[in-house]
Amino acid sequence: MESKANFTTSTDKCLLQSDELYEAGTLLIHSLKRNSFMFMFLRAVMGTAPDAGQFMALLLKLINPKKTIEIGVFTGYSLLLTALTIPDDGKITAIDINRSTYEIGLPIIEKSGVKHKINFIESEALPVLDQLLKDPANKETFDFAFVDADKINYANYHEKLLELLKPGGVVVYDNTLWGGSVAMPEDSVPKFRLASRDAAIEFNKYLGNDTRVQISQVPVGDGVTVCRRL
Ligand SMILES: C[S@@+](CC[C@H](N)C(=O)[O-])C[C@H]1O[C@@H](n2cnc3c(N)ncnc32)[C@H](O)[C@@H]1O
Ligand SMILES: O=c1cc(-c2ccc(O)cc2)oc2c(O)c(O)ccc12
Repeated sequence: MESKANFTTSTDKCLLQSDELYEAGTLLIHSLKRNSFMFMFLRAVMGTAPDAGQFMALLLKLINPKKTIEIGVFTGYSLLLTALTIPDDGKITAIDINRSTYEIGLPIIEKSGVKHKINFIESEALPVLDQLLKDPANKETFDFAFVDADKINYANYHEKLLELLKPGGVVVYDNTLWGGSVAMPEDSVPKFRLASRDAAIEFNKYLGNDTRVQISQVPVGDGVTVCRRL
């Protein structure tokens, strides 16, 4: 099989580098097709990969979180997936700098009957996390967080999320393998991808040395790292 950096289109960013391997290896087809149209629409450009979404839905069912936070909403693929998976009285604080992309997916969220679980905040994420932390009632209350935004801030998000998460709470980071580029020589990575690739390498080292969490880097989608707060 040809080895290539997976930078061709936004929809084939999975690390399994052929369709056959992706389908055979992950036995995805049946469970993904059940909801494919709705989710394909929302995933459009930057959405989390379907196998990573499937993995996250499984994690969410296992954790059954009531209080969650998402950083990086885009058109709402992972947001809808979370909203559909958590219990009916579960809540998601969803943060993105751009409300207009959230509004593209909003009609589907509304049709799915899960809008009541979502508090969308249009903002840079860091000030929102700081604001939440100003209220002691928010500290150590979140069960789950998903981070899928600007890669250069992942370590900053991690520090604040650890204060917001309960002991035993889980944070999932998307794109921690960044198309496989974290293991590639710098000169084979397209220039526009370098900053995020370097940030992912630094972040992975930083998480690997963080004794406050138990981690597992899972090679689904673009690489997701699951951290459980100790
Ligand atoms: C990869 S997309 C999120 C995809 C989404 N999780 C999904 O599955 O469809 C990244 C999003 O992060 C948002 N973003 C980037 N930097 C941000 C920041 N500093 N604070 C909040 N949102 C940010 C972008 O506007 C974009 O919508
Ligand atoms: O193509 C992208 C770009 C991003 C990205 C890059 C830089 C930022 O400050 C925010 C977002 O994120 C992506 C992503 O998370 C994904 O799953 C696929 C593609 C992209």
